[in-house]
Amino acid sequence: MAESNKQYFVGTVKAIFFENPENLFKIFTIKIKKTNTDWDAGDIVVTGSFGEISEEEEYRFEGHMVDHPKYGKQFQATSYKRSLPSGRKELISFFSSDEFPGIGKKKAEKIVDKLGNNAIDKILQDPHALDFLKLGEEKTNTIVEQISKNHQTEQVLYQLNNYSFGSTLSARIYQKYGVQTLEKLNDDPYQLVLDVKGVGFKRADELAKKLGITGDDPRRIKGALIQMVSLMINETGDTFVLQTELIKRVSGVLNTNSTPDLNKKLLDGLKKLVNDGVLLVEDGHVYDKGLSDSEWSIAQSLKMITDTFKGVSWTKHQFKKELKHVEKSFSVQYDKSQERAIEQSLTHSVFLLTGGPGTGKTTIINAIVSAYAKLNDATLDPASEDYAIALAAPTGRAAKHMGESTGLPAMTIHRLLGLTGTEDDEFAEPTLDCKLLIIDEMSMVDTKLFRTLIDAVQPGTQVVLVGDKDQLPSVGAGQVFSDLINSQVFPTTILKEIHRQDEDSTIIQLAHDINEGVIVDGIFQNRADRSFINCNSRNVPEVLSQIISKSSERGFDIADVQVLAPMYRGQAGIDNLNVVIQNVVNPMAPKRKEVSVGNTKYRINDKVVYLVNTPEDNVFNGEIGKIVGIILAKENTDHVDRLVIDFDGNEVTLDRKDWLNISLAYCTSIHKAQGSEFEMVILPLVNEESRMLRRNLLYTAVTRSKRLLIMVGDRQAFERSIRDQSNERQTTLKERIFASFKVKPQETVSENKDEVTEPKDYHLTLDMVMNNSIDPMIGMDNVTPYNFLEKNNA
Ligand SMILES: Nc1ncnc2c1ncn2[C@@H]1O[C@H](COP(=O)(O)OP(=O)(O)OP(=O)(O)O)[C@@H](O)[C@H]1O
Repeated sequence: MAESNKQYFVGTVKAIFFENPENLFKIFTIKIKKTNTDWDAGDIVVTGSFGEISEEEEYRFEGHMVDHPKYGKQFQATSYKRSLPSGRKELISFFSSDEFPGIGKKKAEKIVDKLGNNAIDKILQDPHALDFLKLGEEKTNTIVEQISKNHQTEQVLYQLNNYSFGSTLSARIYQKYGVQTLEKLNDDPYQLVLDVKGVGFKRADELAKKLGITGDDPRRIKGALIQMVSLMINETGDTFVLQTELIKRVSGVLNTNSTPDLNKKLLDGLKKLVNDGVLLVEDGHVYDKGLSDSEWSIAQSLKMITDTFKGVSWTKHQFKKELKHVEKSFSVQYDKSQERAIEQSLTHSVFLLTGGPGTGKTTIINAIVSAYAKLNDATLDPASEDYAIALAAPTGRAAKHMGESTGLPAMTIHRLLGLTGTEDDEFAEPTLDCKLLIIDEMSMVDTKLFRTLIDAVQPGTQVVLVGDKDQLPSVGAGQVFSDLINSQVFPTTILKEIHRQDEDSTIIQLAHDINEGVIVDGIFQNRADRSFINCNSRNVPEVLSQIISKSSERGFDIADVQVLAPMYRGQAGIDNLNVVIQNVVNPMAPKRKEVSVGNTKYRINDKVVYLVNTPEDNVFNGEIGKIVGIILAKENTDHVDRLVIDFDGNEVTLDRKDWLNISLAYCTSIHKAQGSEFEMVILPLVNEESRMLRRNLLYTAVTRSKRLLIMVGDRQAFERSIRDQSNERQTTLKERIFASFKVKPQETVSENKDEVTEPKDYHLTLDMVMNNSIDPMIGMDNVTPYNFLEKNNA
């Protein structure tokens, strides 16, 4: 086992004082028997990922000494092996022990005589090695199994380590395949690409090479095809890839130009994957089967919901009357399209509502819920057994907003469905027991999540989907909301009239202009609630530092100030800006606690964002919180570093192993900010990011701002964003809907025609804004963006 230059310890495990079942990480002490290190201070602490480790057993650990800043010297094991009984005497007592009933001293001696001092290894390698004892198949098998059971996990992990998988990946692989791991990897290392998160083609390919699988081996071709489909879908957000493009890119990855008939072999590989139900090929499109199934399933579920809806029991007259009551109770008079939206949502099984900021989507959700309850004599008491309204949104923030505005329980879609975000393909499909389902921020819902949601809806339910179709599409594949709208199969209202005027906001108008592709002169002029600072990417960090320090001098809480950027890399990228801002608002000082993960440092009061979904802690991807406590390992009995984070009143404690689930959040990506709003948004855009700059990106960023917007960067970068419309994603959801509803694209439901309400006094409003001499103090408590920019604005 040992490479002679590796450091090792042989010793008996005394006490295991930390175990994480998720990744098999353990910390324990051993009583040393032998080592090639210069450690002479008695028992040593060993850390690493191990399968079964038993106290009082002897093991050999290989790895290296580390000097932990808090715990001092310890041994980080990269591989380990149970010490096997070696000499003749130990082996005989091992085999004749109670562990192996049926083998007495005599038989044990026979085994050692026949197989020698490495009898155990021989039995592990060849299960027939004990046949000569003629114990009968059953007994022999029991003995072999017993020996294997004790040694397999460590053997597998040891071998995975030899294959250069780190401890986390090794643990994931072992958790997937168990004791069959090595067999599986030998059969087809590329299966890892499909089965284990975090293993891509390149990784599997390195392993394959070690196992002698190279060139145009069909397994290699298969692995490359699967990985490339998933890579291309991730890159584009499309739900399929073009077969020609796929073949071209896979040929490049395989790098086997000399292979004759490579194209044919690739097509054979594709066929095989189709037969195995992994991919699907149709009309020159190659689909991940799960995505293709999702598109079909969405279409069919929507059809089922539509078909099983029995209509309503109330009259138009009753509706009109009820609407008046609702208007009165909310003190609002709905405009024509809003009124129509409310009526349509209540009379149809599936209804879509889209509109830009301030057009009244939330207002309409309130009206729908209220009118629905009255007209259907349904309870609005969530505690009642009969309560049958479900309100949900894709992010925790959006769900919270929905809950606050309706006064009813609202939750994330994951929570509603009881999903953890780590489901595999075989999870039990949820069902939704409600009569009215309203989803907000629908543009963020991707194909797979929507499939799970809509498949869960039971016959007779009314579904209302609300969002802003012009925002960035979902992170995951597809553009469900705009596909549903563009199919024109479902009644839809596009709200265009802007109602939020009470704050003299020019930001909302700006957002609408951007959405129309209008580059108005005023975009770069300073207004009461927004401003623009022209600078290049090199100056962005300095400009931002100034804005941020001025804003905190003026009493702005950093929680209300959000920097949004398109990319992680670069001077004006998210990673750099986070460090820059952290040093301004929360710098290190003597005696302050600080912990680090990789290059990131965390201190109390740091603003952080959560990156995964953990429903059990009620924290979801994208939620922003503040570090309120740092508990160092030396301060607790478990010897684990911990961060305590306050997510809007919900305090969550994260052990060090979970710190990869957060990052600094002074600056976050525009994508991540979808579904959230902030008092002040600072938006740096620079020419270097040209690849990312699209209208829906800028539109999404601008619409995140509730009160103040400071744009920073290259003028051309902003102009370019407004000009460049994003390409639509390639999907076939519309086609699946047409097929399921048996309609042709041109035969769409006629009642949709008058649904698209033209903006009423849209340009008038714009003119008004442009011609008004705006008081820079309006609505801002005497604070304007200028106040933050004295130096740069001079
Ligand atoms: N018909 C109306 N008459 C008067 N005020 C209205 C009307 N409709 C909406 N409003 C008001 O306009 C403002 C924006 O409405 P609402 O919050 O519902 O829009 P929204 O589309 O949900 O916006 P956002 O997406 O930015 O949250 C609110 O203050 C709301 O009370």
